[in-house]
Formats: sequence, structure tokens, C-alpha cells
Amino acid sequence: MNRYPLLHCINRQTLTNTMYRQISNPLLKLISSNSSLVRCVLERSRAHACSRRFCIQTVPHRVIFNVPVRSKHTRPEPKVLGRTTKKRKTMLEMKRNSKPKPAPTLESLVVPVPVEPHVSKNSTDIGAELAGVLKREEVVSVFRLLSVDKSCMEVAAEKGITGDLYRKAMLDFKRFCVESIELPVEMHIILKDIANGAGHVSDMLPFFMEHAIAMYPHLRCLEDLKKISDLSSPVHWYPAARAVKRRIIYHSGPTNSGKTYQALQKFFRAESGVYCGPLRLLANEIFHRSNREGTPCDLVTGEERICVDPDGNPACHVSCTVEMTSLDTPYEVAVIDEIQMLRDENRGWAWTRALLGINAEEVHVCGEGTAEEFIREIAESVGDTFEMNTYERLTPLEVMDEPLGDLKYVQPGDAVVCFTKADIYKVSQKLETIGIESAVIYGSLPSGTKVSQANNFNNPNHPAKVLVATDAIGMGLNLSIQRIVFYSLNKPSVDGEGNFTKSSIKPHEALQIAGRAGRFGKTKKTGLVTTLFGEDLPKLKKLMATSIQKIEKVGLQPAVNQIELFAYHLPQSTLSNLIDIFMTLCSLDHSRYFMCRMDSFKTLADVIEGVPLDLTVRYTFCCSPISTTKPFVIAAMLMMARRFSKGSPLTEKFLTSVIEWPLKSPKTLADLVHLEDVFDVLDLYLWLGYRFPDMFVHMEETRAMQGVLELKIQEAVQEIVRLLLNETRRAQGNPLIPGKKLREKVPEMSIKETLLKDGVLRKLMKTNNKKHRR
Ligand SMILES: Nc1ncnc2c1ncn2[C@@H]1O[C@H](COP(=O)(O)OP(=O)(O)OP(=O)(O)O)[C@@H](O)[C@H]1O
Ligand SMILES: [Mg+2]
Repeated sequence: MNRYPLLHCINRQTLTNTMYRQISNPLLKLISSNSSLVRCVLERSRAHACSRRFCIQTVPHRVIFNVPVRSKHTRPEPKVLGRTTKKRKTMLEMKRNSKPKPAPTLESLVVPVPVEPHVSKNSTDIGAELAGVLKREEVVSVFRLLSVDKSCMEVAAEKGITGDLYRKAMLDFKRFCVESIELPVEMHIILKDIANGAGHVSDMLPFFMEHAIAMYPHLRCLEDLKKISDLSSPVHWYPAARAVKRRIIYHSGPTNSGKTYQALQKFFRAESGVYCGPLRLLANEIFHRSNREGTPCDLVTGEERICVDPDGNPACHVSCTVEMTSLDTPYEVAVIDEIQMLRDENRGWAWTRALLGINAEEVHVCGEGTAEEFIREIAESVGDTFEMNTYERLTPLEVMDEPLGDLKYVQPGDAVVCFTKADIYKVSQKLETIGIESAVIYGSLPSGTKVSQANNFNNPNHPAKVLVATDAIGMGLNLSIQRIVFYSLNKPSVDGEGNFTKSSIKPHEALQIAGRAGRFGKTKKTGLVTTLFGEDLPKLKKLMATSIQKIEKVGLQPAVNQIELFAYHLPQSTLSNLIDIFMTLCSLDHSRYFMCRMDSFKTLADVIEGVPLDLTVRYTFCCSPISTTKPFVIAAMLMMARRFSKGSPLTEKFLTSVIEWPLKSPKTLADLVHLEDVFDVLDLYLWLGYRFPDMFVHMEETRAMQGVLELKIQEAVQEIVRLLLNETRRAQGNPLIPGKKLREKVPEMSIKETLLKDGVLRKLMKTNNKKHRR
């Protein structure tokens, strides 16, 4: 059974194309319980030209695929090998028909602690001596009555033992009594009395309750757990901010209206200030801008700290990513950018924390006006003042009446926006074949590569006049885009139940992306927006005309000390189980707040569950901002956690062996994707290194490696079409094209979303099937 090492527990979010390809690797094992998942996996894996044997085991996961419906208009049918349209429609129907799973109950989440029967016998069984030997049938007959006794049920219910919990506790108690060779004296006598008709079944109630509480320790501390997880009044969590009467100034307006610009004017002129941005890229930009403008400013992101003072004294100004905002330092001016991110289901908590907790006299919030009412009410409730500044777009933005129709009509200054990497590759390839050079930007590229691609596109002397990008351009990059062309309006995502779906972008996303066209100061003319395919244009117009819903609820997340207290009360629970229990028990003001999703956290918690780590360390590892769809990065994190748990410093030597440094320049797309993953591993090292400086001892060396790697990635992205072409050539056993551009038609088959180098993965996973238990 275990001939196949486990990659990691594949869950619904991680079922990407990469996964399918990997599970066809004989070294890996898929874990699933769902027959439709298994069927899909087999089909998809065969589609990836693999017909290896599979080893299938069950765990409770479920998956439903959403496959794009065939359009009767102009959009070409995406090619998926080995599957028919009919089959794909069936999959879509399966998704539509799937009912949302009800929220888990506490009973379904608590894991019972085993209560072992007494199997060793004392020299004298006093109970048997006093009351006589207890026969199995007698115990069973008592339990037949006890399990349906009304008074027993009522008393148990008062302690929270109801429904499934009652049934399971009763069964387990019966097993305990039947399997114990010797029972406690008093219990033995009472059982015997009841069996003889000299007592009532309810006499067993105290023993049952004791057993149930031993099995479910949360029952003993339910009230404490509820108090710990009371999140009903977040405004009171930040006494330092509450001690100041803050001036909240809301800069509201559409994209490209100068909101951030105006807020930054205050930041630059203040005695001290903090800028909280949504991305590392933006934090970096403001850091440089501030220093350029003569306001010394430090940089703080998860992976990078720069102190401008050569002696290491902190500057009075700091530019940071919003998660890194210090709530302990008082500032004159704080700028919280992209405030609408309060509603983000994953990261919203960071904006809520900054908004409620920042200790500044003036708090400038910039973004869509949708959070006005929420922030105004919060400000009034805590005694802060509130001012509203509304802006208009600095350049006009127009939705065109015509779609582009064909990529051959692209013009200099166009940005073709796609939502998958596969589409990015497809569009770049098509442009290349018609002789148009493009710059490429997508989310998993290192920030420096994004900036260099953006610079190429912005540079009038560079041949790349067209940009092909994902919505990664939605925030943070200054681009001279004249026209946005949506290649598609559908975006893949993971829904609330963890199913992989593809759905239409939201109006605010459409506006944010479209708003990149006609950036003030970068382009002269009106910004234009259209779609590639005619069928999408009415939808785009509708999206652009839809008014964005106001923000009613903002995100929250538990704090590490709350989870630590939970772990103290429930020592048998895994970290991911503790999170689930917390989410179920916590009390919220549901009219204003929601709990942010912690899927990624829980996936990482499950991956390192078997590694013996302190809870705080474990919690920190799980907060790592890595993509759970990248097995290579997850496997590297597991190796780091193991090494950490042994107390061995994570040295350059260790790191280079994990990533197989030095790495060659990529020849194929798979090589490039692998380099991007390696870059993320180095980022992870740096991120953890700032949290555990004593263990991650080679930060500078890691940064140097990142520099080298980034250059290789930058070069490779310039030649992405050659890499794409080589992908097919390698599969067909043909010689690869060396590093020079060729205008050759790339077969559709070669367009792959993501790939991994099997050899490296194999090495990383070598130790993965070893059992590590806490
Ligand atoms: N008064 C101004 N003088 C000179 N440049 C300006 C002025 N206002 C805005 N800009 C420039 O216009 C561009 C857009 O401004 P800004 O980034 O502040 O817009 P925004 O409303 O924050 O946009 P987004 O919603 O996309 O973040 C920037 O390059 C900015 O430097
Ligand atoms: Mg802005």
C-alpha cells in the first residue's frame, strides 16, 4: 500500500493541472474519497499522456470541476485532450447541482480522546468480591436502558452532550464497561445492582458524564473557549489607538483619480508617517519615492527590511505592506491604501487591523468609496473624526463599442488581460507568430521581473509595445497602457467549499483592471477598454456600468494567543482542527464583521502536523504567504520545518541542497515555472528568517541567490515563446531551440499551465513518507 510516497494531502484547492500531471508520476500518491474525483483524476491524467498505475485511498474530500461552456460565437474551443464536450458539460452540471455544504457543527469538529478500558487486573477485584461477578450480558442490558433514558439525556444535554456526541459517548462508555477486565469498585456495584433490579439506570449517569467529558475535553471548558473566542468588539482590542482622537480622512474616487497622490503629500510632509500598501511592489515604490522626495523612509515587508540610516536607526517614516503595520509605534500620519480590501475574504483582516489599530493622529484611507459608511460609523463609535475627500478620474475612460475581434488588430499601448497562465502563453504565442513582440506580466513572477517587464512596455524605444498580463497589473504597477483588451471575463477561483471554479469577474475587479488604461501622466489620450471577443463586450459594458455594492462587513482573523489558549484547553487537537473549532465557536458582530478564510493556513498546518514544533513556531510557519498550489514550495517548507524542529540552523548549504543550486537558465516553460517556484522558496526562507533570525542564518546569501535567479527569470520571460516551443520539442524528443527568438508556429498542445521538474520533486519528497509524529 505504501510503496507510493505521499505528495501531500491533495485537497480541493490544490487540484490543478500540475497535480494531475504529478499524480501520474509513480512516485506520488493521490488521496481521495470521492469516486467522481477519482474518475476525473484518472481521465485528466490520461489526458496528460500518462497511463500509470494509481494507488487510491480515502479521505473526506470532494471535487467538482467547472469547465467553460462552448460558446456558439467566436471564442475558440479550448483544447483539452482526451475529454469530450459532452463530458465537460456533465462536469459543469455536477457543479451546478452541488448543494453548498452546511457549516460544520462543533460536534462534527471535536476529535474524541480515546478512553482506554482497564485491561490489567489487581490481585483482588473488590467490586466482584462485594457484588458478584459482572457478566457481559448484564452490562449490555443495563446499557440498553441507559442509552434511551430520558433523564440521562436531559442531564447530558445541560452539559452540551447532545445528538451525535451523546450517541458516540454512550457507545464508547459501553465499550469501556464491556472491555474492562476490572471496573472501578463503585461503578461495578452500581451496575450489578441495576442488573439485579436493585437500582435505576440513572445511577450510572455520573459515570457516563465523567466518561463523556474525558472523551470530549472541550465540554469541561466550553465557557472558557467561548470567552477566548469572543470577537464581538474588535474596536476595543487596540487601547493605544483608542487613547488618541484620530482624524480619519477618506480619499474616495475611481481609479487614477489621484487619491494616493493626495494622501502621500501629507505623508511626505509629516514629522512621522507610515504607508500601508496592499503589495510589496507598492510598498517598495513609495519607499523609493519618499526617499527621492527627501523624506527618509524605511521599508518593511514580510521578506525585506531596509533601514535608510547607515547606523541602523529607524527613520521616522516607514513604507510597509499592510500585514506588517506596526500598531505600537505612534505616527503623525498614516496612509492605508486600497481600503476596499477590507472586504477581501482572505486578507481583509489586515486592513481591519490597520484601520482600527493604527496609532496615528491623521489616518488617510484611500480607495473606492464603498467603505465610507462603515468607516464613518466606526470613527463615530470610537470618538475619531471623519472627513471625506472625493475625486474624479484625471483622464477619461471609455468602453469601446467594438471588440478587438482578432489579436492581429492589437496596437502599441494595448494590454491584453487574461486570467490564466495558459491564456497568457496562448496570447503571447499568437502575437509572436504575427510578428508582435510583447511584455508579459503574471502573478507568480518575482516583483523585479514584473517591474522590468513593465519598464520594457513603458519604454518607447523598446520593441515590446504590447503587454500580455493577468490581473496582477490591477494594483501597484505604473503602466503606459492606452487600451485594455479583456481576453476573457472569467477568472478561476476556489469557492467557499474549496471547489475549483471559474466565474465571471466582479464589477469592482473589472473597474480596477480597466482603470489601468489612460493613466494620468503616463498616457495622453483617453483610456479605452474593450474585449477580444464580441460575445464578451455586452457583459463588460454591464460590469462597468454596475455600481459597486457598499461594504457592510469587514474581515477578522484570530490572534495567535487566542489559538494558543485553545491549544492549552484542547491539547489533543491538531492546529487545523483548533482553527475550525475556533471559527465555529467564536462570537462576532455579524452585521459588521466576517471571519476571513484560513484555507491556506490549514493546508500548511496539515502538511507540517507531524513535525514536532512549538505551537507559536507552528503557527508562524502556517502564516507563510506561499501558494498552496505549488507542491515544490510546500515540500520545501516541510523540509525547513523538519530541520527547524531538530534545532539545526537552516544554512545556505541546506537551502542549496533543497533547491539544487546552482540552477541552469531555463530552456523550456517547465524550467521557467520551476525557477519561479524556487524563487518562492527563497522568499519563504527570507520570510521565516525575519521571524526566526537565530535559525535562518544565511539571509544575505539567500538574497544574493534571489538576485541571480531573478536575472535568469527575467531573461527567460523575454523569450517565453521559445520556451513554449521547446516544451513540445522536448516532449517529442526533438532538439531544443537555443536562446534566440524564432517565429515558428507553436502547436496548441504545448500550452501548459504549470509544470514541475520531476527529478527535483522526487528528491524533495524522498523523506516525505517517513512518519513524523508529535
Ligand atoms: N496633482 C497631481 N499632480 C501630479 N501628478 C498627479 C497628481 N495627482 C495624481 N497624479 C499622478 O497620477 C497618477 C494616478 O494617481 P494616483 O496613483 O494617486 O491615483 P489613484 O486614484 O490612487 O489610482 P488607483 O485607484 O489606481 O490607485 C499617478 O502617477 C500620480 O502620480
Ligand atoms: Mg491609489
